[in-house]
Amino acid sequence: MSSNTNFLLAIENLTVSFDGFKAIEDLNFYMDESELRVIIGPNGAGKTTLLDMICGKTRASEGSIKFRGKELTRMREHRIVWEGVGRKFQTPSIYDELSVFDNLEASYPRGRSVFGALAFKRDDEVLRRIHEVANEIQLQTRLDDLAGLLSHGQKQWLEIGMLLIQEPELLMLDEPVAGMSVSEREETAQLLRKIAKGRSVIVIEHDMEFVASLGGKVTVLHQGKILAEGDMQALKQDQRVIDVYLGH
Ligand SMILES: Nc1ncnc2c1ncn2[C@@H]1O[C@H](COP(=O)(O)OP(=O)(O)OP(=O)(O)O)[C@@H](O)[C@H]1O
Repeated sequence: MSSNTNFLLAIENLTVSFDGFKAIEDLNFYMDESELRVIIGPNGAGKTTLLDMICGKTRASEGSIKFRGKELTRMREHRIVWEGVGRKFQTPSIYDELSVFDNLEASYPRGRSVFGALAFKRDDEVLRRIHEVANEIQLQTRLDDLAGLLSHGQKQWLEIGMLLIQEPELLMLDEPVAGMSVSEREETAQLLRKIAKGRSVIVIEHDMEFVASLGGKVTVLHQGKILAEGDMQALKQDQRVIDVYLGH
């Protein structure tokens, strides 16, 4: 077993059993800083379960998940968020009846500076950060609008913004472009490539055109194990990947 701590994320010999069924089995997975990684694979391959385990929602039966050298497998979910791991689920969890600004403000991590004397400075910092993130997710002109009025794609971006405002070092997204229009997909690919310049991003995705447009390294999961890893061009030629996934 390697104990390399240079990786941002090092997962080793990870296994989880549900009543004897191994959804993830003896899995090794490594990620560098500022890496954009896509996970693909057939239904039931274990993709969502893997993200659930990284964020502490599902507990490992065996193995290790090290983030910046710290073991996550026994850490509580909110501590894992604190350590810098952000997760976006498939269904948006924004507040439709609040403005875009208020949604972003509500996600700003509080309690980092606890001194009253710093309150004014902190408010300034919150404002600065909200505008910076709104710019990044292209909602800078929609800050005063109710989130419920946004398009489906914009709601997904707002939710990404609500994670970005917490400055995670690892951002995990489960099928971020499901239900989006073609132009929204293209814009999301651009957004994710930009985001991954300063932090690492894991994306689970079934839309192969979108995966190719992201341009990152791709991991193929199959029956709880890694079947192949590489760029999309190489994987398209890999007969094992064609047999279990791409050929279907
Ligand atoms: N809490 C659970 N209890 C029992 N079985 C589970 C649980 N969570 C996941 N599984 C099973 O583990 C397997 C992997 O599921 P998972 O959702 O991780 O697959 P996936 O690759 O994300 O699939 P999809 O592409 O359909 O979302 C499936 O067979 C699923 O039924």
